[in-house]
Amino acid sequence: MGLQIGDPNTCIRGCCSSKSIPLHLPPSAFSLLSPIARGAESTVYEGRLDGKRVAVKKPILSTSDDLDKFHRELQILCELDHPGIVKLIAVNARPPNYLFFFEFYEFPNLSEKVHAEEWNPSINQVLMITLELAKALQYLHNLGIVHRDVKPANVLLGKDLRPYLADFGLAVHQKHLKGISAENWKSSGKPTGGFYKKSMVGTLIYMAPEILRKEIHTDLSDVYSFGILMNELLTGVVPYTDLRTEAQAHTVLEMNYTEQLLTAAIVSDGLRPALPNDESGAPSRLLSLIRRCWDENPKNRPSFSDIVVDLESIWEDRKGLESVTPMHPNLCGSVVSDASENDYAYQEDINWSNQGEQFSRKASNADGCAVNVWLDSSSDHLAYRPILSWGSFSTCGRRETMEDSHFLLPNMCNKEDIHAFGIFDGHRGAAAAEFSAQAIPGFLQASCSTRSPVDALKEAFVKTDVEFRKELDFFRKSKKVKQKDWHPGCTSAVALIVRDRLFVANAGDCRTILCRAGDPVVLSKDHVASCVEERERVIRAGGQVRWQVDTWRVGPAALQVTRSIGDDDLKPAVSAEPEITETVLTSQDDYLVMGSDGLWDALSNSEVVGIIRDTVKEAAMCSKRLATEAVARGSKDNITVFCIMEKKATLAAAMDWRLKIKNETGQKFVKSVYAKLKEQWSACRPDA
Ligand SMILES: Nc1ncnc2c1ncn2[C@@H]1O[C@H](COP(=O)(O)OP(=O)(O)OP(=O)(O)O)[C@@H](O)[C@H]1O
Ligand SMILES: [Mn+2]
Ligand SMILES: [Mn+2]
Repeated sequence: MGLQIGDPNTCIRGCCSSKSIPLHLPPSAFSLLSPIARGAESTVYEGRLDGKRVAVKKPILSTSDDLDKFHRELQILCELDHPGIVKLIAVNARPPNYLFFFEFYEFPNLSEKVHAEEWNPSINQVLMITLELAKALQYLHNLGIVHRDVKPANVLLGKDLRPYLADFGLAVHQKHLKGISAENWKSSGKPTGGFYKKSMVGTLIYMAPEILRKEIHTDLSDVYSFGILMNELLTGVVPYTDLRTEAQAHTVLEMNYTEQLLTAAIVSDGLRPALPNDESGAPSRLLSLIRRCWDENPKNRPSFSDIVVDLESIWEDRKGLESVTPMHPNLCGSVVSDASENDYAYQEDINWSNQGEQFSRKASNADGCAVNVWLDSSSDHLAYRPILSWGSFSTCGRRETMEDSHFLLPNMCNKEDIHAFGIFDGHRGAAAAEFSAQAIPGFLQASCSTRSPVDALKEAFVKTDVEFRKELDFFRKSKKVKQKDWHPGCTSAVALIVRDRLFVANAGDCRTILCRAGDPVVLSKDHVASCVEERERVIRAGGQVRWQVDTWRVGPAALQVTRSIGDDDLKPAVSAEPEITETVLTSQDDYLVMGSDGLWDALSNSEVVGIIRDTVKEAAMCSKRLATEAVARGSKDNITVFCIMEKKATLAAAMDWRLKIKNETGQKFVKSVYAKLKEQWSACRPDA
């Protein structure tokens, strides 16, 4: 049949065109079969096109930035024609299905080949693969294009083990990079690939020091990544680990502070992966080439033209030499299994939620709630009584694991005017967050008859911290936790509402804001080492604070937060004691937003208020909208959001929407939300 090239053969915007590659296809021309790989930015399927087996890359297009990116990737792919670069066969560059069709490459990608199949290439095979790749990159650079994501996972293999450079999702013309400054670096597409999929492993380890310092990516930054790749192929070792398989590297690097330390070491201390040892038989000229490629100073790195010349001459030297020497004699057998047994026991089988619950049960006395000093003390029955609805949303976001936890405790102790809400953002594992989300509400309920709200909150944080660390220690001694230097922690924010009084207790970098008369009022301080007061407090308490890479960090663990539950290697400097604000609520107050730092990384206080202004004021919907928006704006963390809304505010807004929205579907939608809101209100206070 053959594929028809349309006239005009352009994308829907008209910015991409090609003489040889059809840019739109009739739906009958192709079909998608099963997915082969799910990346951060796309899903790759096996498919059929015009009767031929193909790989179909379907980019995730959720924002208009993503669409721009699609067109940029397409423009570049249309320009390329080289035997060392994956072959684009056709494209569907029109809505609703934006699809790239590539030649299908049977073999696993180079990363899987080395780490999953544990393939030991011979020196000659290493030379062949790196030479072909270098030629492809030389071609690319001659066109003025930088790839920006050179790594083994982006190298596909043909039947004869020929390498094909793939994934132009981050490639750009160098001339366009000139305008990118550190400010918009974030949105200009930092290497994402493995970033999310395999945490930082896929990419951080290939990033040149200048990129880690957030400077502009040049062709010489590709050379750096290529140097790391060459060494990885030679040693069979995932960079910066002494291990062979990627799954293990993932564990080594998955904890935030290790990433930070690694970044610091690469940037400031010139740390690089270990070169192969003497027994490997790697030619010394090859090792010296690798060293030059990953030189700290980009100016000392060779260009790909130099690299091609070098590799060809090393290849010439070796002509006639046998190529059967196994590459990693020292990495077989017991070394591997020992390491994997000893080092990977982070996620122990302990159920930390259960542990927290047990603790909270121990703390509570059965009739504790009968008398309630909190309500009695505010005996002013004329006081303002807000009527609240609440909703939450929490997402793993672009991370692989979820370390946030939370609790919602409305009508606490069966009192309709007392509500408590808490967010816990775990780091170095989820254990502390899971424990605290159970322990703290239990503790609060147990203390409402005996302590003031402020004392109860303070004690809840401090006691939960002590108890958590005790448990961890206990498990460590009983050998249930094998990892001696595992120090999980979490930041936490708890809002306690007692009639018209709002108490916000905060330790760490979760944040709570109140929308008062349309403007955000911040009710908590971010406890991070970049805050001078906190830094000084940590130092006074005997902790160490150092500037590392891009910000101030505490202790050898390089923690950015200065208060937390857990983190027992940093106690007492990283304290669990919360700062507590007390606010008297008035009819001016519309809603409260609480969020883990994943929300606030991407949205400012006033942006949050702005987004809620444009959202139907249903608490769960607003929470979801905020989290989704934060992900779309590049937050790469777990995100938990609570919205706690006052009836009048939501009512007024819903009315407003009903008046504004004229079309039928819109009316229907707002009506259903209105009904839902009414139901919530009557559930939370039948008399109101
Ligand atoms: N033409 C192809 N033939 C066979 N497999 C392919 C092909 N293209 C891609 N793949 C598989 O899909 C994976 C992801 O492809 P690619 O890197 O292009 O997508 P991505 O979404 O940009 O991924 P990443 O998360 O690494 O950025 C590859 O590592 C490879 O395993
Ligand atoms: Mn990729
Ligand atoms: Mn990619």
